[in-house]
Amino acid sequence: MARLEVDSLTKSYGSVQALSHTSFAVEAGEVFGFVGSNGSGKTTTMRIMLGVLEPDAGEVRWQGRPLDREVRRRIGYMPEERGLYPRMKAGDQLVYLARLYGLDTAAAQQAMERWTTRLGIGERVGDEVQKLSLGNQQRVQLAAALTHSPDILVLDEPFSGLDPVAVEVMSEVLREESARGAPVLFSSHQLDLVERLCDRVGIIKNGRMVASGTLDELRRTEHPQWILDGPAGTSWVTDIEGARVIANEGSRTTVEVRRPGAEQQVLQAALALGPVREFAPARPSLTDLYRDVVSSDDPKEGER
Ligand SMILES: Nc1ncnc2c1ncn2[C@@H]1O[C@H](COP(=O)(O)OP(=O)(O)OP(=O)(O)O)[C@@H](O)[C@H]1O
Repeated sequence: MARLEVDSLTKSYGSVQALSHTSFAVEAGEVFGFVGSNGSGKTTTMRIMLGVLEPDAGEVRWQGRPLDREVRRRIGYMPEERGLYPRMKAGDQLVYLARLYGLDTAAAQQAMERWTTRLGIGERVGDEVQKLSLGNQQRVQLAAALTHSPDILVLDEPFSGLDPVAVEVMSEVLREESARGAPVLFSSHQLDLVERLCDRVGIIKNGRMVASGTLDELRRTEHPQWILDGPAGTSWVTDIEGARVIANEGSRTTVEVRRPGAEQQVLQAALALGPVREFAPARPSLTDLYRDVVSSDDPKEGER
């Protein structure tokens, strides 16, 4: 089956436990957002996928088989430390890298032209990489990950430092690559972008995958929240069992419901005091979910 599986990866650097039984899977044709605080283990996971690092335990599989050199050659990788030669012209560099991946000169040239045009840097291929802006260097780096039409894409913070137009282009390209059938895995701290772009999200904390799934699946693991626009303040909620105020601003109150039916009591209590202008379930954003998961002392260890 065409899926990229990370199975119970464990890795220490000396006394630092970077990964601890980290598991998740990215299906072919899916965009997967890999999020977590600084130092939570994202880059370590990706480096293990690429074979740059050896895990202490666990493995990564593609189509059910452990990744070997051949499969790794079919990965398009954008490393966090951008690995371009500063004095080489962008176009020459892309052709050179594509040839390392096995394309002949004509195909490499064609792929370079196609991707630099697509990524909006067609005019800059004659410039030395060091003379490009950081954002344009990043576009070159993405082009380098794409020229050999990879089967799998693994991108370490591809969006950091990009302007809004470049973010849009990069997002479209990732969507197109997944539609072509590649699993696309990328890390990012831009949670609004991850929410918009990804089919599924994995949240890693201290080297453990603490939540993964579609946004709706992640929301289902939470206690439902309701927003009510009615009485001012929060004192009218305090006596309702299974209802807890988590935010209040003037007449707008967000209530977390820990007992089914408690939301109806919240509504009745509000109506008893006056008009209710709005009463609706809240849909927490990825930022809200992330905050809850990452600040929780009780990670759902090993959850997939
Ligand atoms: N070469 C190394 N030697 C020692 N410790 C390391 C090394 N590389 C990473 N670490 C440690 O391993 C842990 C995981 O780091 P990693 O770079 O994988 O995190 P990350 O999630 O990619 O972080 P960021 O979001 O900041 O890029 C951190 O505690 C980090 O300090």
